[in-house]
Amino acid sequence: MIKYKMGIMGGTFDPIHIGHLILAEEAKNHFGLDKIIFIPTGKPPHKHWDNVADSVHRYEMTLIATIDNPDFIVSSIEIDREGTTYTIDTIKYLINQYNNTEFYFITGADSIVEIFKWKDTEKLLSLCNFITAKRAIVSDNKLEKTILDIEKRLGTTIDILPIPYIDISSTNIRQRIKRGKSIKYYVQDGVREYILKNKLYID
Ligand SMILES: Nc1ncnc2c1ncn2[C@@H]1O[C@H](COP(=O)(O)OP(=O)(O)OP(=O)(O)O)[C@@H](O)[C@H]1O
Ligand SMILES: O=C(O)c1ccc[n+]([C@@H]2O[C@H](COP(=O)([O-])O)[C@@H](O)[C@H]2O)c1
Repeated sequence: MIKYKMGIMGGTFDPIHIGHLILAEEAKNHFGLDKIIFIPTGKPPHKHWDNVADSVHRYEMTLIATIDNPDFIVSSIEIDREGTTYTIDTIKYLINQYNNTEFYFITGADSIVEIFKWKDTEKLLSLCNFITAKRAIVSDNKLEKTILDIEKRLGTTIDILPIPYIDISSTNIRQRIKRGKSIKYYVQDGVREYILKNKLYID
């Protein structure tokens, strides 16, 4: 039976930038994924939520950034969920919703090197494939060590997506806005307009 291949791009998206979009598009092409679901985070365990833009803004910006790509879908499942949001719950939910579907969770290296701190890591990696891209903020050595550790401890492989480093982060974009610098081309035009209109990240 032919399986449907669904990519999942989970992120805080504060704001969503071209790094996220290139990562999702490249993962889709390289692994032959049918669609990518972008899932803005609710309240995952590892961030200080007082410093993060409201979920409605992050969701809206994600919609704006992906609207021109028919293979990109945006889901509000995590921002609608009460309490702390864990990826394991999201994956279990999606498995129930979609029959005959294989899931691929798309990440950057900074997420993978923290994976043993996630909830139910072993179960999560048994339910879902993980794809990662190298990032300048994580040494290749550290990433390779983590992947070897995952293979040794859990018998699972993490696939590295062969794309160039994209040295852009939401942190860097927020800092640029605070300093009055341009973010043109760092984010989609519609996202930039949304940020300006809603006066996000200026203080
Ligand atoms: N430039 C990039 N290259 C590769 N992966 C990326 C890049 N930017 C983000 N990601 C990955 O996308 C996912 C969601 O990232 P997130 O929304 O936290 O963006 P971020 O730029 O890392 O944000 P912040 O700077 O606020 O931590 C994470 O798995 C992250 O590693
Ligand atoms: O489930 C967990 O324990 C968990 C811990 C840390 C991060 N995550 C997920 O990892 C994805 C990337 O997170 P972030 O903070 O880098 O945007 C996002 O979908 C988070 O929900 C998940």
